[in-house]
Amino acid sequence: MVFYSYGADKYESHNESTNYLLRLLKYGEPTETETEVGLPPHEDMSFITILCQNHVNVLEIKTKDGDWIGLELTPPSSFIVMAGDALTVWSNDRVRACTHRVMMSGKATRYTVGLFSFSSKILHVGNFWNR
Ligand SMILES: O=C(O)CCC(=O)C(=O)O
Ligand SMILES: [Fe+2]
Repeated sequence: MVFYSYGADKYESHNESTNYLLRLLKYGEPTETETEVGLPPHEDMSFITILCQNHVNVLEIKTKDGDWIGLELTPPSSFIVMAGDALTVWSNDRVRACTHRVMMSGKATRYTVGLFSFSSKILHVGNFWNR
């Protein structure tokens, strides 16, 4: 989709060089003495990150203005697709990596499945300078 929106019609090298990391994360409910920060603010190093969470909707995204907004996903099991650092570099800063954090609250355990894609080779994308 990203390559298509750039008008690039050849991106086989991306498909051939993409590796994936699948990670299952568990955040327990914070105890009275623990901070609510489940995962501090960061951008992923990936090209693209896809997240799927349980009903504990506590992922927050930082806006351009520096405000934090909570993602109220309906249904919560929707997929969250975020740009990572590698896509920012590839797109020459046009697609910004999403700064996000997990702020735990309430009395429930959060589970997230994250699929992180990485490019392991040089990425040749043809025929979009001609458009
Ligand atoms: O648990 C989440 O929703 C966020 C996971 C995350 O940001 C990460 O693993 O990089
Ligand atoms: Fe992340």
